[in-house]
Amino acid sequence: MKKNIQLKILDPRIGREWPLPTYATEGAAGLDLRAMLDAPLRLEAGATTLIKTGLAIHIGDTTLAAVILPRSGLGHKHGIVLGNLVGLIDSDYQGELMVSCWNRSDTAFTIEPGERIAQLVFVPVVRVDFELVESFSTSRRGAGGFGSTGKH
Ligand SMILES: O=c1ccn([C@H]2C[C@H](O)[C@@H](COP(=O)(O)OP(=O)(O)OP(=O)(O)O)O2)c(=O)[nH]1
Ligand SMILES: [Mg+2]
Repeated sequence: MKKNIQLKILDPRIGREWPLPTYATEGAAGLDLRAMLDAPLRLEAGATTLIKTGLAIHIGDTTLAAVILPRSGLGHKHGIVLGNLVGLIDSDYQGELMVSCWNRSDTAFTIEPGERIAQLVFVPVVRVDFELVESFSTSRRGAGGFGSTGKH
């Protein structure tokens, strides 16, 4: 299933020096987001910085959201993950997509202008109404959690 999403280019280098986000393969779920930096940025060990993507989207459909996720290679090999672990893009957000980059490694890492730093995945959303009750009809699990089903 494909859906049209409104997109604004905020940094003119996108579409000129770097392409619009696209799915890299037929089955890709994520669209890579690029660091719209003016110069290479050295991210010290343990440091976090907010990076512009040069893009804004307006999802405009309450049954959809987008999440920003780390790229596996950067995260695993270089410790470049997200300062908020996962970024959630609300369907009514119209500002620039921002990526909180966290260098969780013990070595500095330099992010280059245009580098693909994270990925954007659109996800379905169910919004709910709460129905206030005094008690639940008992389930097999009940209130047991946090390992209550044992280890094996
Ligand atoms: O990695 C992210 C996370 C969020 N956002 C934008 C889109 C999102 O819709 C908005 C608000 O995010 P969130 O609700 O997670 O942050 P908050 O701290 O609760 O801020 P707010 O009070 O604006 O909701 O910020 C980004 O651009 N990148
Ligand atoms: Mg919020």
